[in-house]
Amino acid sequence: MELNFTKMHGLGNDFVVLDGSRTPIELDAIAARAIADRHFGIGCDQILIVDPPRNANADFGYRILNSDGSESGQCGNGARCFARYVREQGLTDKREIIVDVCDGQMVIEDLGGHRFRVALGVPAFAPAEIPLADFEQADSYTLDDVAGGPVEFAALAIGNPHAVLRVEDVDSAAVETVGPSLESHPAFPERVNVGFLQVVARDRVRLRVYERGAGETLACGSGAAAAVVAGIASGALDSHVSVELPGGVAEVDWAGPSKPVYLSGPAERVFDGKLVSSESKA
Ligand SMILES: N[C@H](CCC[C@H](N)C(=O)O)C(=O)O
Repeated sequence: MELNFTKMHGLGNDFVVLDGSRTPIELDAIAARAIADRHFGIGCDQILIVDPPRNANADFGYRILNSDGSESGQCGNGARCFARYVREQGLTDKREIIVDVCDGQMVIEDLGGHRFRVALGVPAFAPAEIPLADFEQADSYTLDDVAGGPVEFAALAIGNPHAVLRVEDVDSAAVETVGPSLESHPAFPERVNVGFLQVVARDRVRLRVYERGAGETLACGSGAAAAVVAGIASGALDSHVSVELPGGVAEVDWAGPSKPVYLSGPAERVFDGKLVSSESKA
């Protein structure tokens, strides 16, 4: 398989970007894992695929594959890189693009200076939409059978599922134990992204995210949005928040229930390449 690709990142959350806008690209989980492998392949947290639009009002479709080969319905850092990619590949000259994603559409605006603002859609809190099994909708949930002891978390979806735990200090948070245990807990039938949120001020937080299908990443855009939404919903945060992630700072804005959440930040292009083999190491 020969594939041209572009390597990009958003705050250190890194991607292999493929253009399937004119010639369809089909990747199964084995091929995705091979591409994402940091020793036997190119290496990345996620693979982003540019597809043709599914709706007449959209400019593109967007698919996301995690490094474990699983597909996700959203990638916020990836959306910013997606927008820079399609403009620099000459696929569009629009400064605002509409993109079909799994469960709807998102709008990505070029802010200039390789910064972009993504409208990630309206957060969903109903357990059935997350999905979260065996719970009635609540402001927070508790599970007792998680590694490291009982945990309390908020849960929501922004095209992908998120659990958000409040911690005193992200540097000492039990990300390595609680992260994988909650990510694959049976209460989350489609697994879940796990955010560890430290509130510094009403407009500033620190966050680490153990991502579904990728492990801890240097940044998670939808995780930043989910953490801020959970913080605002709990009364701890104002409507504009700076999110300090290990890879850098993202900005999140949310005006409240039934409103879309916005994620702003950089998109960096690192190199272009040609993939000439994808032997899977399965
Ligand atoms: N691991 C996520 C997809 C990537 C999200 C993240 N990289 C972002 O920037 O939002 C999931 O399976 O839902």
